[in-house]
This record gives sequence, structure tokens and C-alpha cells, in this order.
Amino acid sequence: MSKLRVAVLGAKGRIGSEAVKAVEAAEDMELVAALGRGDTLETLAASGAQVAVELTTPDSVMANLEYCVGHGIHAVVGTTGWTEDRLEKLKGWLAASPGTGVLIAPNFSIGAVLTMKFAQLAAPWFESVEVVELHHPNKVDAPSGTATRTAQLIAAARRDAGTPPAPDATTTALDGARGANVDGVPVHAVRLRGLLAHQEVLLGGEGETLTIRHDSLHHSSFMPGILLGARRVGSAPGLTFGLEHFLDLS
Ligand SMILES: NC(=O)C1=CN([C@@H]2O[C@H](COP(=O)(O)OP(=O)(O)OC[C@H]3O[C@@H](n4cnc5c(N)ncnc54)[C@H](OP(=O)(O)O)[C@@H]3O)[C@@H](O)[C@H]2O)C=CC1
Ligand SMILES: O=C(O)C1=N[C@H](C(=O)O)C[C@H](O)C1
Repeated sequence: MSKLRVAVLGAKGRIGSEAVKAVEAAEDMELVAALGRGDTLETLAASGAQVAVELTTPDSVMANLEYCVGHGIHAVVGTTGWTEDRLEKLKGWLAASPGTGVLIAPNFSIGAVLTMKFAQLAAPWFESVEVVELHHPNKVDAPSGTATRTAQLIAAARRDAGTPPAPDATTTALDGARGANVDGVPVHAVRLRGLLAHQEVLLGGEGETLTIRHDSLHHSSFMPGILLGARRVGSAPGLTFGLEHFLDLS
């Protein structure tokens, strides 16, 4: 059987360099290109890549995806920075390139995907809910893509269930003290040397609390999800948002 031809964008980065090794080690894949900043995207088409794994930066991801989708190259995207405007633009490119698939995964680790699922399930049952994400200090964006997605899923679950807003008597606060407001859910971002990627969802009700915590201790935690995404994205034309859709968890 012929191998899946995979390219990695952001190949010298923290997660991209790990993805290069994972693709090289996968028996059903061939690494056909490994691009860093400044490398020409024409290498992608010339390499015959079927799937591009996009692990760059929020300022680079859109141009890379426009090229990939325009050339019928499926994409598995871990890069953060997704807004409604950006998603709409991407959907427009995909509409003009039927058959091409893009997976955007706010988090590729199974534990993080399950954290989001568990949080969604628990959210309507507690009066209060807040999200705390903790990352290495080299991360350029805050809050993390995972925390943003988690808060959005929590907010939707509470809206659907008719759960009232969480109680909060704060009348005076230093800027930022109550975190960022993501769809009504406070999200707090910690940056600390020694950490990689961690998240807690704190839920509180009368006389009880529930904490859902996930820790990525090494970039290897993201690799099975990336490889799964690369194998599946070609059979999922259009936009898939969240790895849970390829894990039958949606
Ligand atoms: N979804 C998930 O599970 C995960 C997502 N991430 C996300 O992935 C992204 C990368 O994270 P991380 O590896 O820590 O960041 P790094 O800064 O370590 O890596 C990004 C790499 O991309 C390179 N780059 C920038 N622009 C381009 C371009 N146009 N073409 C090719 N390469 C480019 C950068 O080069 P230079 O240094 O020269 O700028 C750098 O080497 C972030 O958005 C992060 O949040 C990270 C881990 C897991
Ligand atoms: O930058 C990181 O490191 C990570 N980024 C993603 C995010 O913003 O959610 C995924 C994971 O948290 C690691």
C-alpha cells in the first residue's frame, strides 16, 4: 500500500519538530517536506504532499492554509488564534476547493479532548465555573486555544440547559483580576517556567466542588492525535473543528 505523503509546517518549532519525528516513525506515512519560516510554500506542491500538518504561529497560519486549500492539500492544524472571522475566511476557501479537508484541533491530546467533553457534561450542573490554563512562558497567545474552546463549550452547554450566570459579587477589581471573559466564563492564564500545557476546569455548587484537570507533560502527548488527524482528514471534506469528531466523541 502506498504511504500517505505528509508535510510539516513549523518543522523547527517545539511541537513541529516532534511532529517531524512522529511522521518519520509512522510506517504508513512518508515525510515529504519540512518547512520553517521563510521556506517557500511552492515546496509543498512540488513534494506531492497530500496532507500538511500546520504547527506555526497565529500570524502565519492563514497564508499557509490559503495555499494548502487552494492546491487541494488537506490540512491538520494545531496552530491557535481562531476567530469567527478567520473561520469564515477558511470556509470560503474550502467552498472553492470541494473535496479538500481541514481539521483544526485546539488540542491533539486525548486527555485534553476528554477534559473538554467532561467539562461540557458537568457545566450545567454547577452554579459556578471558571477555567485556569497554565503553560510554558514561551507561549505567545493567551488564553490558550484549548481554554477558549473549553469555555465556549461550557457556555453553550449552560445556555442549552438554561443555567443562570455564575454568581459573582465583585464590584471593584484590578484589571485582569477576574480573568478574561470568554462567552461569560472567566478564563485565567498562568505562564510559568517548568510547565508545558495544563488546564483546570473548576466547578462549584452548594457544598461541593469538582475539579477537572489535565496535564500534558511532553509534546509526545499530541502526536497520536496529529497522526490520527492526518490519516482521517482526507476523508472529511470541508472544515472539522475539534479532534473529538475523529474519535467518535462528538
Ligand atoms: N493543538 C495542539 O494540540 C497544540 C497546539 N500548539 C500550537 O501550535 C503552535 C506552535 O506552537 P510551538 O511549537 O510551541 O511554537 P514555536 O514558536 O516553538 O514553533 C512555531 C514554529 O513555526 C515557525 N513558523 C512561523 N511562521 C512560519 C511559516 N510561515 N512557515 C513555516 N514555519 C513557520 C516558527 O519559526 P520562527 O521561530 O522563525 O518564528 C517556529 O519554528 C502554537 O499556536 C501553539 O499554541 C502547540 C502544542 C499543541
Ligand atoms: O502553545 C502550546 O504549548 C499549546 N497550545 C495549544 C493551546 O493554545 O491550547 C494546545 C496546548 O495547550 C499546548
